[in-house]
Amino acid sequence: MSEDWDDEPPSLGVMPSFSTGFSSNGGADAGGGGWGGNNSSEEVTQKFESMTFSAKGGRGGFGGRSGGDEGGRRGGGFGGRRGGRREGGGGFGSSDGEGGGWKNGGSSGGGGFGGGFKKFGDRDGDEGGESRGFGSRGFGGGSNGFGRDRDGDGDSEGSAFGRRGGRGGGFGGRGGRRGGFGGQRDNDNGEDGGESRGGGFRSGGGFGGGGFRGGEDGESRRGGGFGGGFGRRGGNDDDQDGGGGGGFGGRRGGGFSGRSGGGGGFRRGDDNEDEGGDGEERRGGGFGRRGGGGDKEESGDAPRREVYIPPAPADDEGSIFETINAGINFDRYDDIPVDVSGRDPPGNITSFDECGFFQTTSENIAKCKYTRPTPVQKYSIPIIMKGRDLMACAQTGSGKTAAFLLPSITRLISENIPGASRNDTQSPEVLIISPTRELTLQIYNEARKFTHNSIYRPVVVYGGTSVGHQLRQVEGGCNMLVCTPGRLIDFLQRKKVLLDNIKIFILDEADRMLDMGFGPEIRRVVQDFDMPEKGKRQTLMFSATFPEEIQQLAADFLEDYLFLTVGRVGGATSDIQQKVIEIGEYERRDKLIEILSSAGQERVLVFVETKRSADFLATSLSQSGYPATSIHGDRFQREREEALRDFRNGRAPVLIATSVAARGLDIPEVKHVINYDLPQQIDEYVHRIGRTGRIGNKGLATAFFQKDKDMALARSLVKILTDAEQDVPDFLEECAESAAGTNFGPSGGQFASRDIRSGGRGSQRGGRSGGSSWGGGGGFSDNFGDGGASSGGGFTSSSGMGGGGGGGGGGGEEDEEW
Ligand SMILES: Nc1ncnc2c1ncn2[C@@H]1O[C@H](COP(=O)(O)OP(=O)(O)OP(=O)(O)O)[C@@H](O)[C@H]1O
Repeated sequence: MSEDWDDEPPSLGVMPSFSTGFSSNGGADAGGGGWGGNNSSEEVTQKFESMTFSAKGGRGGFGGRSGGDEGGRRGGGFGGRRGGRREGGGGFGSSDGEGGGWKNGGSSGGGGFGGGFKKFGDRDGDEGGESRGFGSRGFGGGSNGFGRDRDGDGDSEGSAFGRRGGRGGGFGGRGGRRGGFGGQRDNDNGEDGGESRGGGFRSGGGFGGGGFRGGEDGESRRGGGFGGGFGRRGGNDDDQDGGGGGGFGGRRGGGFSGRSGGGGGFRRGDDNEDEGGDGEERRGGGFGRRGGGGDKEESGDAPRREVYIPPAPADDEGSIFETINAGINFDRYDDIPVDVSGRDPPGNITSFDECGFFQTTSENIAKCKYTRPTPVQKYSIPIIMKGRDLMACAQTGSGKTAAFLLPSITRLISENIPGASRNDTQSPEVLIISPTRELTLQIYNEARKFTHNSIYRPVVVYGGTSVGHQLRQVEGGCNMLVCTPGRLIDFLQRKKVLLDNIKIFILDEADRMLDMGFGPEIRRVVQDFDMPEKGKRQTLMFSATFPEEIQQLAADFLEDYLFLTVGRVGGATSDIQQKVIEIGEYERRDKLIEILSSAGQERVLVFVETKRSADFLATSLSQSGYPATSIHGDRFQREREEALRDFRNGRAPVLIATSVAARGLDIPEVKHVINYDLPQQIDEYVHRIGRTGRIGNKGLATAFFQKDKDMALARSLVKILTDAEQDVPDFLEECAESAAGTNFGPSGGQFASRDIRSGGRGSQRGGRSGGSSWGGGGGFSDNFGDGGASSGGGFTSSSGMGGGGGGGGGGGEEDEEW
């Protein structure tokens, strides 16, 4: 393998079926190439007309693009990846399998050693598209896969070659905790095993990290071996993003080629910025590119890159203090059961006046028009002001951001912390990390509200934007750094930001931040950059969902913490009316149009699985007279922010999104959330629908349920609906019943209903309805899945704790690229 391949693309050749051309893609929307190529030869010409092996041409890499069906799921090639930026991955040799390539092929396909491989499995592959193969979900991907363990002993660790969801994971099953093939725990990097949980071929990254050989040091945890992942790295990115990293050569680890830094490998390591991590700065090269230096390198194959300097935030008070007005059900918040567990919790407050806030803070709260605290604020504020560590779970849209910002700022004031001054290096007191760029930006804007007229300066840094610009912002002075992990690590490595002065460390969407996608990165931030250890800093974690497995991980970062639950952990708010419609794949567009035509100018947020279908649907709706835009990980950051702006201001009242927009975003007047494609995990569903029905406003959520692909979600959907006092349609009950005792039941512990330190199930919270017939009493789910034999897929932790196998990437292959 030559490092020069970037520059000297191998010649192309179109081969019949199954193999099309050696190489990669032409960039933007052109298909990727691929050794394994395309099985839809009539499309080959179009797809491969402008390829170069990798670097220059674009993203491809070894291969595979999609065969060209809408989702781009078929076909495949050696490397998949985004062939065309949006397509599904290829597959090692996928034939007609809907699996993907090694890497999650951009949006849909998902990687996989091969959709083809799945054929070896004993399953018929009817879920191919979702499950991906070697890449996104494990060697055999998802529930298909090379030997997937079909007969239900999924509980067992390390079973099949690639089964998804299980703990074992075999070759890398997603969700797998150990995984076969050298799961990290068993290899020479054993001591890191704990973090890498995802064994198999790799936790984050597929073939690599933890995989074959595991990394040898902290840095290579994810890389190592065969690569930072045959496929995507971290999987992370919730963003979900295409996951950078990795590739045959791995981004961080050694591997086939990539060396520690740069990306390298089959697939570039770009993009994942958020979420992903080091993202764009580390684009790796092509097949054998050495990566080398890594971080800032945006080596040859970075076709779609632009230097984006985000607009300066508005400075007038009207804009700064813009917020969603509390809705008519705001008062009902007081009826929601609250529980605090842990040693010696302080009492709650009932009004902001009792908080002991300083005058500027109180004035800022008044400017936000907050009249009284929400339940999560009533309990969190005194806990945080007392200096305690906290893990807090409260429903979407219930004011968690202010719950951690207000007391944090108050701590700064009360400890007489000086305002930061200009300096090349900054040592902030507060560090807030969140999984997506847009959410990070939003938290920053909230921080601007509450620090307004104070001496404290919040700064935001996130991927997809000009590094130089953000460095200048940091240098201007930084008390509170709000960031995505990748860009943070970049700044830490440059020593522009030091963590030795951190007093408060906050993870928003903490369950996402600690899963396999981001977990290693967060651990690195905490361990490798002189952050005061737990006990000497205050650590706060917030989310609406908190699977037990993640709680276990979280405990590593917390000292004598309190666990706060408001409502059911992982539950949906009853302010959202939820409908589930049984529908066929090809009826969905008409149904969507029908819904949109009665929605008028109301804002409707539509979730789809793949980046490609997001663009496709947005274009097609716009052409049909419904102005729509899209947001997903393959769009430039400028485009992503523009899309959100257009959606917010109503220029495009329909936003088609992948899961990148699932968490945290607080957009006024979103009346309706439609799951055009349902996610594979129920936590993801809860976050998605939580974009509506915020802060006491009513919302509507409609799910398009396709029996042929969504059965795995049936039981947990029933549970969520029941707990939120929603009607459960008969067909869904039936699906749930028929899923009982199969691999499609949720695995135990996915829905935490309690503080894992407490003994009983369901804790003291009583919850609302005591659980459905599926779930048993109080506990949201412990019961629910416990018995089930299987852990089948779909219900693994919200983001693929186990990291995906071969390429999949832990964090979550569930949507576009995980
Ligand atoms: N006490 C309050 N009174 C009125 N509005 C509030 C109050 N606290 C927060 N809000 C508003 O409620 C909205 C939702 O808050 P926030 O985004 O923090 O919710 P969240 O719980 O973090 O949601 P998610 O789980 O989706 O991230 C915001 O627009 C915020 O300004």
